[in-house]
Amino acid sequence: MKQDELKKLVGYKAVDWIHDGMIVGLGTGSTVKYMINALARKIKNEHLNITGVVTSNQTANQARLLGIKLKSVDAVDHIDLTIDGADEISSDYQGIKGGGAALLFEKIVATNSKKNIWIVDQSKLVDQLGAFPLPVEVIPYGSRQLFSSFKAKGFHPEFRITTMGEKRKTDSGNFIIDLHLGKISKPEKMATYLKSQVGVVEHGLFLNTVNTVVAGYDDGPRVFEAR
Ligand SMILES: O=C(CO)[C@H](O)[C@H](O)COP(=O)(O)O
Repeated sequence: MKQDELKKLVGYKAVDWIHDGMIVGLGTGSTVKYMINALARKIKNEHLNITGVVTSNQTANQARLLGIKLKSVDAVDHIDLTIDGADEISSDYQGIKGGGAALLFEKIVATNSKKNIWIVDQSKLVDQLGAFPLPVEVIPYGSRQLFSSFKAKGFHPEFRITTMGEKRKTDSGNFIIDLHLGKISKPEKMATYLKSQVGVVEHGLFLNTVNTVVAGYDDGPRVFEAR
């Protein structure tokens, strides 16, 4: 199966975890898009009362068009479940996210969720994190200084650039610097370092976050429980 078909497979499967009355965090990305389509159908067919909490303008636009009721993360007292994609998941269930530049809101919603499910095609499952460039969201002011210090550390930074040749802006108006690390042998240490840098808003290491991974294989979706 092609990668996109595997994404569709897990996107459709993921709505099995969504039940009437739930407040559901809606992630961002091409895999999540399929899940949101399936969720809209499920709400309609089964007359469910579901509230979505979005992680990006992109997801908000899609969900609104499909008639899914939405609330801000600040307008709910809990989130039952968040379903999101991921860029890499290691064998010990740590993740890199932010390929779609939505890492900040994704982390806020994930952190406030009782349960997190990640939906991926099998190519995202890796032994060790780091082949995928690690996204770091930074405040524009001083971002060149941060870039230089990442470069000096040998992190091979790259500002994320749009197709128009401009620096990519997140929904919060920040820039993304992608770090080409190759491998991250100590993700906790890296996360602590990045968090301590003035001007770093958030990074794409999602550690001890996911509970359930639904991965798409040619013979169907497989479910892995992290803990
Ligand atoms: O973290 C993300 C967005 O910031 C996405 O979940 C991640 O990039 C996976 O995207 P896709 O499902 O398109 O492969």
